[in-house]
Amino acid sequence: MSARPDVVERWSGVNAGQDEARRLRLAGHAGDPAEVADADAVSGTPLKFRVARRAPSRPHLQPRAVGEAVNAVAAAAAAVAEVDAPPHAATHQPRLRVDNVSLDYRVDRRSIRATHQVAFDVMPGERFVLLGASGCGKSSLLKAVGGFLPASEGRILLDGQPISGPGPDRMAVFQEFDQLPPWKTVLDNVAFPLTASRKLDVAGARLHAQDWLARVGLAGFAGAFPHQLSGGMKQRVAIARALAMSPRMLLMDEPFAALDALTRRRMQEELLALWEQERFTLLFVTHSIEEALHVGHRILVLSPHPGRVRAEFNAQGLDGAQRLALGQRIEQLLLET
Ligand SMILES: Nc1ncnc2c1ncn2[C@@H]1O[C@H](COP(=O)(O)OP(=O)(O)OP(=O)(O)O)[C@@H](O)[C@H]1O
Repeated sequence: MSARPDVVERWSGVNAGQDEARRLRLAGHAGDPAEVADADAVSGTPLKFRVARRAPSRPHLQPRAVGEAVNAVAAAAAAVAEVDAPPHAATHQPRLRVDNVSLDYRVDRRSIRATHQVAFDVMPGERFVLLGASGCGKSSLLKAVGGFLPASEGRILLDGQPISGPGPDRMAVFQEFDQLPPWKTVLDNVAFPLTASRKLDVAGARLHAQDWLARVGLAGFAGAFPHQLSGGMKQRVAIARALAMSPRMLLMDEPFAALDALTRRRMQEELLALWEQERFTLLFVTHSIEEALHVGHRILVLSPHPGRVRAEFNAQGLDGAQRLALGQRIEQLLLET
């Protein structure tokens, strides 16, 4: 059985009803006309959220959240630009399923619970954000998905298969600037995983790496060493190194948190531009609400230590006012607990 968050909320823009109905159909739901109509009815309003207490498992696939529907922003405009739907519209199977996962650390014969019965799905091509206060277990979840931390309860499935350890199908980018081996040139840093995983031979890997360096704007730095780069440039190398592997999932743990505000914003834009080209599946950890809203299609809010699912939001298709309101709602949620 999956986790049962105390509160599950779903927000969406004016076209949310159709999205909801489509998601229900794609999720293999029976397609009860009453339920679809219920979902479509939501689309007539500028912005609504629905609250469910003790929602059943897989809350975001539930057809009818129990409880009230509340207008959140009276002034929200009717027209919301059609957004790029992630390619998951074409498939049922989640790329990643985190099913009721609890994570524990053993310290001095004591067990420290990092997350408690967390459940969520990430669809192929989706940008999914884990958001929560410091210590709520975001990084632990990422480590578990990366195969570095076994679940003490629940399952983690990648394309339907339980993960059994780290693999080149999940590449990670961390916050720390020292994630690049300093003795390797920028080119070798990007090429190394390609040869180590036997995806390409040395010549092929170097060509592919050079191509990826060009895509992140570092074509002229192939021969440089990491210590000769700025923080933002190092993160670009780390992103190139990860995406060059065409991973099934890109895992990012606060990748821009150590950058200045301007560079951080630029890097977010660059990441989104790369996503437009590649449509990779992204699991992104942050404690910044603004960043979560900017980067995520969906945002999972975790409660403080040990992390449980607090709420899940669809952040697609929101206009400025709606985005602001959602940010305020998330902030309120994070402060509540
Ligand atoms: N290696 C470890 N050994 C013991 N406990 C750990 C270890 N790593 C994390 N923890 C504990 O697990 C809990 C979750 O930590 P985690 O780093 O996953 O949280 P987080 O949400 O990513 O925090 P932050 O935003 O500050 O990075 C915390 O209580 C932390 O002390």
